[in-house]
Amino acid sequence: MADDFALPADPASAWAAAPATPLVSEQMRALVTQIFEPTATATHPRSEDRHSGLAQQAQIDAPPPASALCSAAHAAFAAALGPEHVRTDASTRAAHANGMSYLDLLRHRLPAARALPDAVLEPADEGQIAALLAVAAEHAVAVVPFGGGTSVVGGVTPAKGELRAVVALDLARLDRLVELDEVSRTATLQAGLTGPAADALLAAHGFTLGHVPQSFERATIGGYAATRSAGQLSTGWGRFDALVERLRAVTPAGTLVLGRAPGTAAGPDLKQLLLGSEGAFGVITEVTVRVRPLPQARRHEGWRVESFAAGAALLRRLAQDGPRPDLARLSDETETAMGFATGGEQGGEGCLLLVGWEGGEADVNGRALATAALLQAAGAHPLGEPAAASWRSGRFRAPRMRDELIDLGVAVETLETAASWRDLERVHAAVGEALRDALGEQMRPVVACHVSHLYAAGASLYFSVIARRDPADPVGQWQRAKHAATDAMAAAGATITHHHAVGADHAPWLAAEVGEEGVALLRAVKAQLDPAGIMNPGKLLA
Ligand SMILES: Cc1cc2nc3c(=O)[nH]c(=O)nc-3n(C[C@H](O)[C@H](O)[C@H](O)COP(=O)(O)OP(=O)(O)OC[C@H]3O[C@@H](n4cnc5c(N)ncnc54)[C@H](O)[C@@H]3O)c2cc1C
Repeated sequence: MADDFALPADPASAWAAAPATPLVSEQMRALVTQIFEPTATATHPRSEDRHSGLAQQAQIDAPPPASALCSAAHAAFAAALGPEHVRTDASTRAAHANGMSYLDLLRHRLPAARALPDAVLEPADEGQIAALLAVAAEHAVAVVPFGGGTSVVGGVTPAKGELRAVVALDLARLDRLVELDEVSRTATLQAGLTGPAADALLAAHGFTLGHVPQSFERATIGGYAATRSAGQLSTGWGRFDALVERLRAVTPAGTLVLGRAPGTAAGPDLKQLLLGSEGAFGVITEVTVRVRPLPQARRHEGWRVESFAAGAALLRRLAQDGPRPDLARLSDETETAMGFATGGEQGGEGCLLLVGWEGGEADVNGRALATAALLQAAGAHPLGEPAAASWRSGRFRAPRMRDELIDLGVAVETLETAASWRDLERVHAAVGEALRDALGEQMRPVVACHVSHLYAAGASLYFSVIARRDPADPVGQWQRAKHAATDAMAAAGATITHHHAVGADHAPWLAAEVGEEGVALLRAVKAQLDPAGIMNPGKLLA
């Protein structure tokens, strides 16, 4: 069953191509206009770039600032990589200027607010990466590792801090399956492979990684590792960091090879220092991950439960006592009513619960039957496979829909956290309230939420926010809302991020998460691995 991890057949859902017809239906457009009565419209016409139909036009209208890379650094990079792999043309620089948060999408529409890297470097191997890091340190050039560029926390923003210039390090040429160990069921994948490319290489041998974040089509193996990504099957198959057995990273201080055996007592697990390091310590070049045989069977089902609290209690039971689902997703009352999970196809009362299993035939059937019995006994109402099918078919469309909604004049963004089962509902309420208060009633904010990753001790909460956009200060409007939401998470004892990572946007809250001593420890690691401070300044550590 390899097809699930291939690009969706619907070309409109692929970020690489403009949709032939708008993804936001006429009906939804009318609803958005009716609810939000937007006064702002697109600040600038859009055209395609490598991200998602963003405003390259902005770059065409306003000539980009000249590259600040000095000729000596340019020549040294060219000697290390070959001149054709040191790109300073405007469109390549523009395509590496931002990630994909709402503010990034807005900045694509506001030419003056957009910073470009001074060059884009395209290394092919570890030797070239080591060489270019040495050149960067010598010439005081900041280096931003760039995978798929899908960061939603400012992780790939080309900031140079105190340095003279900044380059994006595009890892797309590191695109090989280095080794598949079928006996141990591990695969060594290079960092620049995208999700679909990695899964296609594995599927040829009957295996899958099965890591499917919503950004699957573009995000890369290195990006997954550097951000501790979580995919849609993470409840059963494990988040990306939990799948990693070994990794290699080139840092300015040298190359690290971490992880020798599936279990060890040889001191603290240093792999964990690179997982989630967000390019601030070095460049992850290769990751050895656990893989699975392609699933023989897949079953995804929808259920309706009476409330978010009732659904959360059921998910807790499944997570703690089993049978554990591979996919679990519970929409709150607002998300259910708006039909967010199913692209507007399945609205309704109560809360939508999706559960799914993938693997061997007997295992899938056994867990599905046992779960159905448990849910039915608890009063849940079966909706069958169609509810889950409409979620599956629409799950990669959201990125492009955001562009279209922004054009309609609304603010639209997502944010996420995780908390213990005991605190989950309190955090759900506190973050929702913080967002609604910060945006203000006059902006008619709609805050919807779902649970999508289960642990024995708790679960993640993923919030979607839509509001009327403030035409006078759209950036400040969202920054205030995001600030309030992150403060609420920290105050409620939840994490500041479950899987989007820290980047630049969450860095001011890192001390609230790990304490001042924890931040000092990370700074010491950075000083050891990156003494000149060239690696992704301002990300992870403010
Ligand atoms: C629409 C949308 C949906 C998303 N859904 C999910 C989801 O379901 N689950 C999830 O976990 N995330 C999700 N994200 C967030 C994002 O896709 C993840 O953080 C992803 O792991 C980033 O991968 P990337 O290759 O795009 O990394 P990039 O965006 O290129 O980089 C992210 C960070 O990692 C660093 N980095 C990248 N590659 C390397 C490397 N080889 N070595 C060192 N540092 C590196 C960068 O410098 C940056 O700090 C979503 C994003 C969008 C836009």
